Amino acid sequence: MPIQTDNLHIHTLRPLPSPVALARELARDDAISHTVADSRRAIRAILGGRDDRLLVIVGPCSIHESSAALDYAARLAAERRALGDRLEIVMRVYFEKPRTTVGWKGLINDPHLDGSDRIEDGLPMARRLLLEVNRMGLPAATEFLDPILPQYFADLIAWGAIGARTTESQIHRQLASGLSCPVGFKNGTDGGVQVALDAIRSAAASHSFPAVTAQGQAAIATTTGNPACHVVLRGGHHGPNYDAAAVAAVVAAARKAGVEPGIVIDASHANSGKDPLRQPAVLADIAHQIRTGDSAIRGVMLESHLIAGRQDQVPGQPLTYGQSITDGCLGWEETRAVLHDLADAVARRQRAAA
Ligand SMILES: O=C[C@H](O)[C@H](O)COP(=O)(O)O
Ligand SMILES: C=C(OP(=O)(O)O)C(=O)O
Repeated sequence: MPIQTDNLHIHTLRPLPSPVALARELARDDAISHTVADSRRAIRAILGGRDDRLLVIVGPCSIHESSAALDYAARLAAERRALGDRLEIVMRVYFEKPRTTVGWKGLINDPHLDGSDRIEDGLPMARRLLLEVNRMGLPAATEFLDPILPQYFADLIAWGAIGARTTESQIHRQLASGLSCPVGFKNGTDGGVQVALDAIRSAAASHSFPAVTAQGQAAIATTTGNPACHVVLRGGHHGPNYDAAAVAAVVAAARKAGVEPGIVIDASHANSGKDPLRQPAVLADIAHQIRTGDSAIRGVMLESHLIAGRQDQVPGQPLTYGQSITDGCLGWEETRAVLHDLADAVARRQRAAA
């Protein structure tokens, strides 16, 4: 008997449809392509200081029910239209969750929320939702975690994040180097910003690495490098990094590293001590910095849903509609108030610069 030395821990391997097959079944039209391309252009201009508005990436920590996400998107699309002269609002449409240890990994991985892990169902659900959100004229942001999955939906994403747990990963830096959208690198979970600055320099360079084609074939991708990458400050184990002193230190470190110092600040995660209700106080501090003339802050992120807080999944019990099952979120009315305060701060900065 030959000794088996491989696949000792593989339970099953199931085929997935190719990215091109899914894109044909769920195709984007011209209006959707415009929403994606126009927002990417606007975000690049904001990050480069050529557009004086503020990028606002706002939405649920994770998507677990498409209907609630679409209700949320309809409300947010109305705010995007109303505040468009001051804010470039992009919805967080996050399908992949990086876990500290184990836990639900998001709608693509486990779309039925029951551990069945039917990725073959999750991918069309994700793509369909992105089409619907973009169809409302609302661009979408997401975290890229798996290196294969972008082929299935990256054409519908205006802004991408590489998370705090993966910013230092060469695989994710290579991935960012080939993405068509601007990409924000979070600082590390320990609060270290240098890994994000290193990531920006790495992602701006050309890389060759194994990938899959749109037809699903293993291939070697060679990228041109992505010039539209920036830091996202999200705090760390030692505390927050959203205040003026922290921002000034990051601007100085960016300049020293030869990196464009356009910064996005995440009001959630370690910047709010994981208490979603502290986000308005964090954002009020950021709005104050903007009002008093800070120009390095080009964007903010907040975690928000229809209903404030979070809930655990309890087998046999229905979930509360529109409430997060991962990190806690700000509720809709509080979110709306924060958006208007940020718009007011940007108007002040615009007037001062005129
Ligand atoms: O944003 C989401 C969470 O902070 C991230 O996925 C880590 O979650 P966990 O620490 O609960 O696993
Ligand atoms: C996981 C996230 O953030 P971070 O990588 O900063 O923990 C997130 O934004 O969903």
